[in-house]
Amino acid sequence: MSSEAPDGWTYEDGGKAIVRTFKFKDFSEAFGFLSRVALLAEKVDHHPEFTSVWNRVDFRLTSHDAGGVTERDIKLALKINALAGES
Ligand SMILES: C[C@H](O)[C@H](O)[C@H]1CNC2=NC(N)=NC(=O)C2=N1
Repeated sequence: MSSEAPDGWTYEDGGKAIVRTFKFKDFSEAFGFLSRVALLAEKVDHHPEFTSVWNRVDFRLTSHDAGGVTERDIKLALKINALAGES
């Protein structure tokens, strides 16, 4: 059984990943946010899967080596929330 996901994130694939969608005013805001997440991902050497359509960014976090969600995914999700202006 998976533990509770960070605010706004939900488990999918039977607990193998956590996902969250962020929406912004426009493409520029969405892409700026995505760029900040990319720099953060490089810094912590943990990289989200993502898709983006105009003002929307969808993230999926999983640890490939572990084949599921680990502490690294939970920590990155919390940092992404913080970048989005959440505590
Ligand atoms: C060697 C390096 O730590 C690994 O390849 C990292 C890189 N980024 C990663 N990102 C994610 N999301 N999952 C991983 O398992 C992962 N592994």
